Amino acid sequence: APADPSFEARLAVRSKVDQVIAQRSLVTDAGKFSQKSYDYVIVGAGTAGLALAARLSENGKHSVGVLEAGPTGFNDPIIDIPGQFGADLGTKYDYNYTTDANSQTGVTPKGWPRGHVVGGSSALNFLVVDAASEAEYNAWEELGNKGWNWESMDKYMKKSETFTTPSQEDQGKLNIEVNPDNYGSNGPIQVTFPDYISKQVQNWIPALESLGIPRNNEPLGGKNTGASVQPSDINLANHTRSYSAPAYFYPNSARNNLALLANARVDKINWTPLSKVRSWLHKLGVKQRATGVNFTSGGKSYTVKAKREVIISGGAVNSPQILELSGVGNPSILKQAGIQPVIQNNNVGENLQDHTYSYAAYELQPGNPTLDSLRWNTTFAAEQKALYQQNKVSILGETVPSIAYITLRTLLGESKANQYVETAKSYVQSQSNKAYASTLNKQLEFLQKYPDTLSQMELIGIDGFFAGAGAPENNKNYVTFLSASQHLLARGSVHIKSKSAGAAPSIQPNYYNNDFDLNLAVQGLQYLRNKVSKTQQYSSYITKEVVPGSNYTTDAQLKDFLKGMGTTTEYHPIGSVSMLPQNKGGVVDANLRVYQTENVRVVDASIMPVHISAHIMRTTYGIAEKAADLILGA
Ligand SMILES: Cc1cc2nc3c(=O)[nH]c(=O)nc-3n(C[C@H](O)[C@H](O)[C@H](O)COP(=O)(O)OP(=O)(O)OC[C@H]3O[C@@H](n4cnc5c(N)ncnc54)[C@H](O)[C@@H]3O)c2cc1C
Repeated sequence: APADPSFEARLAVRSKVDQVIAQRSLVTDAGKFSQKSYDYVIVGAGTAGLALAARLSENGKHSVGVLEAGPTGFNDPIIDIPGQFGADLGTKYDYNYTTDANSQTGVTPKGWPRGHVVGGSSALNFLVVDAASEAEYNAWEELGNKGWNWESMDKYMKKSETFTTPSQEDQGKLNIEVNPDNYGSNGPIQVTFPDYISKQVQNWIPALESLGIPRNNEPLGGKNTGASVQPSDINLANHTRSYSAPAYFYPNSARNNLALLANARVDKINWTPLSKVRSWLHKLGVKQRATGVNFTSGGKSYTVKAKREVIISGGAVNSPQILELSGVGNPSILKQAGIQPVIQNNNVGENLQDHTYSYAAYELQPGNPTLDSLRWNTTFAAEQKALYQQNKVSILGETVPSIAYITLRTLLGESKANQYVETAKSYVQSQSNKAYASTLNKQLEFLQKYPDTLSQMELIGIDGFFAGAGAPENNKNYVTFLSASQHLLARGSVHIKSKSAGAAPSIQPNYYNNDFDLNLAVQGLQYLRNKVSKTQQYSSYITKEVVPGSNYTTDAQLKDFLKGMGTTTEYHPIGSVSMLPQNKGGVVDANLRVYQTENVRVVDASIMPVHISAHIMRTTYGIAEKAADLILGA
């Protein structure tokens, strides 16, 4: 979408004030930034990085310097306008990563967008705010991470947000009764329900109820199974995206003890000069100490010092990359890239987990506007833009609220679900020699212990053509249904291929390397086609299926579809710097400290040891909020 000058004009009042404030902490001179030393140097001004920076600098006692590889996206409409979600993919704000092809599974390379901007992936994402079930957070504690449980994560997720309850009228249209106790009331991220409520959204809960999926009014209350609509991170004051930059950074940027340098890529952590001696002595408990980091800005190299700690918040792809570039990882991978090992830990970059989704897209009868209409109906687009500019209800305020989490039993019926559990069991057993085997056992426990309460599949409804295959036609509107597997058994990896921080690492998610994952994805897609789209609520205005379409009918054909165009990442990579005991696949301990270091932590989505059935931004804010307390308490 092109930049929208009138939108910028509408924000001009806010921007003048904020820009003046922002200038104080937003450093543009890399030389000046590097001359100072900071108590905490944070690598990555993303979702977690900015939340952490705001909290660590809050009491005024500590100096915090943040380095961000990407530019600022301040006031850019393609980030700020909720209904433009997805428009910033493939732009300068996106790393545009691609996964490696997989000759064993036949799965083709997939695009892996990641935020390369102040705000990180919270600036790029689809604004869904949600949470997994209690048992999934408790699993982190049960895997050896004391204090990482539902109770604590619920507290910290709430700390990150302020919820605005929708009007009774909107709750009626959405078919929900909101319980504000499920949300925070005093945090920086503004959370509410989008006030543009389409026909597809109004139909969502009744349609799924007609399929026997019970309605869940409190999906963020620790039990997320059921049909629900979910809130988004929207600031209703101006209907803009409330992501980590406007929520955690700009309002705090007048702080003298907080500095952020954008367009500055960290190349590696620097260790004390005696790092070699320390690494010989590590068996005696001697640890490595970071002195700061090297970074590149405007083509020049700089060094900045950290007095207390270096904290890596580069996200699930770049955090393991930065560790490896700094000599932390599997020595054979490091040496191949020309990096001298400093700390041996073969778990770095392993245990990578993701969610995948597939899609079924349907053409609608004329007269049902969706986000597609903005593309081809200039009258509608102008009308909606005018409404948006007046801060009124507009399709430009629409996001993705139609979400349901379902169990294997709901998806497949009890007896087929039991067969799937057996398939999962034999695969998990075959992986018992893997470092992260305990996380796979935890997933098996999810299936066996919570067959009726722990979600395995997410269903999503979106207004518009959002399939990764095929293309929308002009003058047509669509709805797209997505089915997203939440607990893949596949484990992938992220590793450096080069000693240059600018080179993309190798990403291999190993999608569909086992029957459970592939068959489940087929069943998810069939459920959208045979059940969701056939409900009276949707079939009454759907004219035809356009994706996958009539060439893909049998399960075998759908497997081909899924291995090719039919699968997309749900953009939720985790686990590549897992918080686990080291002998169970861990890179960081329960204080998020990198093993064998005194003062290096990782704080971002990469530390989640086993996946959750949720979009992960809110959980990532929760991790950062908790980390701030751990660090300040240390
Ligand atoms: C397209 C898309 C849609 C999504 N939709 C949703 C959604 O609707 N709801 C939801 O809950 N989640 C969603 N997610 C997932 C969620 O947004 C991310 O998983 C989460 O924000 C990750 O947070 P993070 O702090 O781990 O990493 P990020 O927010 O990605 O932050 C990492 C930051 O570190 C910086 N960095 C990396 N390497 C370096 C370096 N060497 N030097 C300096 N800086 C560096 C990056 O540029 C980036 O700014 C989506 C993600 C994407 C990409």
